[in-house]
Amino acid sequence: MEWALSLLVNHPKVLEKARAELDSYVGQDRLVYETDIPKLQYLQSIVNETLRLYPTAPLLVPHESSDDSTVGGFDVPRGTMLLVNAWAMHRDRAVWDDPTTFKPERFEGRENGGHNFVPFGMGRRQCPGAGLANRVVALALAAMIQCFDWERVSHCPAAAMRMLGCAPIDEMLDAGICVSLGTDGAMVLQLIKIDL
Ligand code: HEM
Repeated sequence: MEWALSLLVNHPKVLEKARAELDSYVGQDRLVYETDIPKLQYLQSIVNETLRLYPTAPLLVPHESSDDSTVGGFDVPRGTMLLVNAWAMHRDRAVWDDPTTFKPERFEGRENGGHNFVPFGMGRRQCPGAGLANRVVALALAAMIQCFDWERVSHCPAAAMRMLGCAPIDEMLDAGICVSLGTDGAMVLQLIKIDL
């Protein structure tokens, strides 16, 4: 959700297109429902493209081979710890055109990215919560796009945050999101200006 919002505020045209899709399928007289989600293809492409660029588990979770095997010419003995580098697969130039660019359109017309798109893993041990996760993320994102005007703040009021006892994490500033750790250790997300 954080990365999706960060990408949207940094790509206002994509945000505009997502809002236009919501306006056309849902309108402005009611809140978006879960039943609307399958119709909102562009929104789903945004969720997929966010998971491609910023997979929640970049190396998935470690697996262990249950038998001796050969993978891509390498002998892998039984009991080897195996890590799948989803991050690298999602940014492979041989597979993705202009891989570091946020382009939800690349997912249009295809359910998923095939074997090179594995944010939830693959096969028997793939994430059983993928359906739920996709629906919840898409619905929450849709409601936030529908209900608020989001825009990037170019400067985080770091001084004000320091006065409040917060220490800003500078590298997040470029992403358009100010994250700080409160005195109690809780993460305070100082997301973006909201115009009601
Ligand atoms: C965006 C949200 C989520 C992402 C990106 C995600 C990603 C993953 C990944 C990468 C794995 C490891 C797959 C593998 O072994 O290669 C996994 C496993 C798992 N996930 Fe998720 N997940 C998400 C949400 C959820 C939700 C909402 C649930 C439950 C309601 C869930 C339940 C599980 C369980 C139980 C496993 C272990 C499956 C097994 O080892 O057999 N996940 N998830």
